[in-house]
Amino acid sequence: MISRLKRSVLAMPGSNARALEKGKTLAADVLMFELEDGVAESAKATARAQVAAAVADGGYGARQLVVRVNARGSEWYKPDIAAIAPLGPDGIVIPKVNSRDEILKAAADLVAAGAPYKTRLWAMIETPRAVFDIEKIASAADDRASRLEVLVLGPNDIAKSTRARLTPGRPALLSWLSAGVLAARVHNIEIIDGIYNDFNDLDGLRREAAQGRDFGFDGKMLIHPGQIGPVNEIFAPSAEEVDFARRIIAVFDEPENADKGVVQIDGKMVERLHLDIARRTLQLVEASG
Ligand SMILES: CC(C)(COP(=O)(O)OP(=O)(O)OC[C@H]1O[C@@H](n2cnc3c(N)ncnc32)[C@H](O)[C@@H]1OP(=O)(O)O)[C@@H](O)C(=O)NCCC(=O)NCCSC(=O)C[C@H](O)C(=O)O
Ligand SMILES: [Mg+2]
Repeated sequence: MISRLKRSVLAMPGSNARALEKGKTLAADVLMFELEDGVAESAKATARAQVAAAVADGGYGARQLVVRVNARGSEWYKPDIAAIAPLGPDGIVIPKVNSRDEILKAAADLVAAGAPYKTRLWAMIETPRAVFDIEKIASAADDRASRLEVLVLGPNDIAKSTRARLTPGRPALLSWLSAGVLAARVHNIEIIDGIYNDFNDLDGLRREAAQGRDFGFDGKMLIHPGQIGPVNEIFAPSAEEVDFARRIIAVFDEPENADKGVVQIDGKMVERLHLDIARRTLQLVEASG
């Protein structure tokens, strides 16, 4: 089964009241209220109060609401968790996670703060240690108490801390991207690709989003409303993919193929594993309306 779609995860600084309001009208699958690096130190308290009010008041319809708190160990983490966790957002995003143990401690922090069970943990992978140990971090999800549901890549922090450059096609990041997808699949959680900074360059965004989709990511983190439409489209199956999926299902439904493990459609070999993929394609279509 497909859990709720996370094609587009839009960050909005908690200090920007206009953005928080605008989120109610935007077609992002997930709104990520930002308290960390997108908020100046002098605005941390205001941002926390505005985000708490937004989560408590609601009005965001079916959009999933997650809150990125400040890093564990920072002076703002505890007040962030105390203010946000009891309100029961869909997720709390922990930035700059370095270990599995940190996830388990953050989950215990949520319980201590009175977060309802539905509030899941998202972990940002954005340090050299996290990139290196991504499978160990993802393995926290094997412990249900961890609440770990999603990994999110943070390319800006990765670039800062590794000195890698974010160039077109992301050659410096490719092995890290695929390691992340493998870790997520091994531990049955979702993984979201990182942001594309040049928000006016929609062609570049499309290329990078398609690359992330083709690597197996479940969606992309965004910074600007203009990025939502292209990314929702790229992470939804194309009309051709949907048509082919329907044909695969129809062919395997035919009585003469009931005992066949493999058939051909348009000169392509199709096995029953492709039937599973086809069913998932249609579930994605249904989930995206
Ligand atoms: C990047 C921005 C600062 C640009 O803002 P602005 O100059 O206001 O852009 P526009 O004039 O084009 O905005 C047009 C309207 O859209 C609204 N808007 C803009 N951005 C958002 C948003 N993110 N959410 C909701 N609404 C938004 C503007 O208010 C305008 O509205 P209106 O006046 O009604 O027409 C800005 O886009 C921005 O702040 N983006 C998010 C930045 C952020 O949250 N950063 C932290 C997350 S990034 C990250 O996680 C990096 C990661 O950790 C890593 O290491 O890689
Ligand atoms: Mg970051």
